[in-house]
Amino acid sequence: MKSMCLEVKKRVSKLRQLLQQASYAYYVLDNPIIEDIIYDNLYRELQNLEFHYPQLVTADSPTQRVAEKPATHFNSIYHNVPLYSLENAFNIKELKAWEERWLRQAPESGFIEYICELKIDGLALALTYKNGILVRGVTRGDGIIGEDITNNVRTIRVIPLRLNLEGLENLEHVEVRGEAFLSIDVFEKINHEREKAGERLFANPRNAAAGTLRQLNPKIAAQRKLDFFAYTLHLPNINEEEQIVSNHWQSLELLQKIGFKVNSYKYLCTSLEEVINYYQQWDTERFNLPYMMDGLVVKINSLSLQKQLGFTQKFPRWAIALKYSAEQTTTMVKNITINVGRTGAVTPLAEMYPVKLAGTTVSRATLHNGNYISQLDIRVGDTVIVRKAGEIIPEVIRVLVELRLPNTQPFKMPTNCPICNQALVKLLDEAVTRCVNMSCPAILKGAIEHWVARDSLDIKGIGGKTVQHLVDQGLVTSVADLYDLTAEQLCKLEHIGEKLSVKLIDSIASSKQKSWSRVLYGLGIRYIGKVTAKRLASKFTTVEQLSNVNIINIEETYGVGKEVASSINQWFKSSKNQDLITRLQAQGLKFTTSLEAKNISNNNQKLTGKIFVVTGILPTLKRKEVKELIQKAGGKVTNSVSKETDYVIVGRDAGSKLTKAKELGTTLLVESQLLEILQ
Ligand SMILES: NC(=O)c1ccc[n+]([C@@H]2O[C@H](COP(=O)([O-])OP(=O)(O)OC[C@H]3O[C@@H](n4cnc5c(N)ncnc54)[C@H](O)[C@@H]3O)[C@@H](O)[C@H]2O)c1
Ligand SMILES: [Zn+2]
Repeated sequence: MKSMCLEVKKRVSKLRQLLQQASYAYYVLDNPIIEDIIYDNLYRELQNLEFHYPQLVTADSPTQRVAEKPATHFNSIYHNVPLYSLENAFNIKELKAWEERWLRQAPESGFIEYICELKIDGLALALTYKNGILVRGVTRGDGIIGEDITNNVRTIRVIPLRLNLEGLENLEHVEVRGEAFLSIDVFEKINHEREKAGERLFANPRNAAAGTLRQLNPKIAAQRKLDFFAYTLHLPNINEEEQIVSNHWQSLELLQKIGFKVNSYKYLCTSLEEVINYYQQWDTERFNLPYMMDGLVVKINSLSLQKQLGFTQKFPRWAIALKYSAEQTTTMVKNITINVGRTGAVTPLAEMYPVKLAGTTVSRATLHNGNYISQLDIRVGDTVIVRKAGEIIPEVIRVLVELRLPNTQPFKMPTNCPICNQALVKLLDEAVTRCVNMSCPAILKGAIEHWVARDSLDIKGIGGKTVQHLVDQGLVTSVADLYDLTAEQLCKLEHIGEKLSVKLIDSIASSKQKSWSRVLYGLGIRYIGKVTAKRLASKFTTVEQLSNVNIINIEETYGVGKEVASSINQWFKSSKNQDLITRLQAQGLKFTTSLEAKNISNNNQKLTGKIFVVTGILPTLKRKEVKELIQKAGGKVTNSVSKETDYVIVGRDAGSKLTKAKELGTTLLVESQLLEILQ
């Protein structure tokens, strides 16, 4: 047995406490206090700790039982056959491990067939039929004892009160298990009505279904259109059950024949590969279903193999719930650090224990700003929920205060810049704290890294390390200093030999050929991204034009909003920035658009005869603006994608048009590519 520190013991007891509370709220009150995926995560953590420290396992641990004991207002009923839970797999690796595990137990099983079913997010019911008549409907309860909700079950229209046993009269006793659920539509309607009546809202369709079934008044249950899919058939009085059904697929067919609704997306697979394909297919398609599903249930088809494998204390060994990876997870904050960006913005970051999140491993998450931290009261040592949506950097969205250890302290944002030690500033209308010391090494480094980056002046060979050395040694205090550097100076820096230093000087010099729009982007003026820089540079062909222009004129440029306009205005007001421009001009950098680089508004006819479709939300251009741009250049914009379409311009949340374009193999462009073509 491993020796165990007090920390582990405390953690286990905290986890158990929270899981018990959550489980009670979920099963008994139908009013969950944490998200399912967070529950699953913490449950896994507890399971893991108990595995490594078996002396900590207690009989009442949530890992040791199927569910909470049911509430008391219905009669308790012992199940004829226990209702087990399902083991979870959260990814393909875990699915494969499951297959290996059961194969070890039944190595000679030969040809394998799996049945995949959708894991509908509802609640399990056990139905008993005697001589074809529904006599009992019971909730799963804790798996051994459930609640008798027969009266409510009778109100579910898709559950037959009498089975169709024609030719099957020997099936005197039939036990059916399946999932009762509410469609998303009905769920929303119920919540809408509850809201109007000032009642508590249900957290999700599952909880609404559970709440409905455990209503004492069957009339109310009847009003709510509960639905039901059957998935298991037991024939307790038939000794040779296999003679009627020998595999799960046949059970499902028989269930259908005797009058049940069986989900039509059941799927027979002859290898794990096929299961994996089916799983991946549903990863996106599941959102089109009218009801919620949170994974697949994979079952071994052969009933005799099922029998051979049997059950653990909680699960059948022959089935597994294969769930979809979530965009949220839990982890612990090791430290809170502060990053100073090139705009001086100070961003607190949570350094966390690495966790898998939406397919990648993350160990840092943004905490946005000081207000955010104090609102959520995020502390070092806390267990937190992190979320990653799309491509956004992960963020901490909540603290599980219940798991907090004593002696933690609220986090205090520093009052001084951690890099240059000057006092930080918080402007009234901003949540962000900033270092406003323009010679702060952090800001300077950021500014130089941005200047040399590929999309800016593209100075090859100067990376983060070199920039760091240049700033630390005081060789560079502004981007203009780069152009005064000599090979001798560079040579003296760590990692840079004679050859490399000559090369670097060359690449610095050749950056003088880069266009005005790149220079403008490279200056790193707030809100000026690549696309905006291009647009501005083509409208204002000299820096003088841009710096003298008033806000309204800037705003007339496509896709340039108020924020950009006032940011430009501010920037050019600073005499320090004016000096920088004078110096860079003297050094030979381009601050005008050359004649060859014609601008967008030049009415070139590059797109003559080309047919475009635009779909989704573009980063800067409005629909009308893209259309105008394309038409000015001789192109045509139509509404639907066909074989005639030459290009589809794709933005965020693009839908069916994008799908169609992919099918047809039409060339896809994003906004910046279109603008590039037009330049
Ligand atoms: N949010 C919370 O606080 C909280 C608390 C406790 C439990 N939970 C959730 O409940 C889950 C544990 O509940 P569980 O024990 O019911 O396990 P489960 O939901 O992971 O899997 C078992 C259940 O799947 C259902 N199911 C759906 N389709 C099925 C099919 N085709 N074949 C067989 N079964 C099918 C059945 O109802 C069955 O009982 C956890 O994973 C967690 O997400 C959440
Ligand atoms: Zn600073």
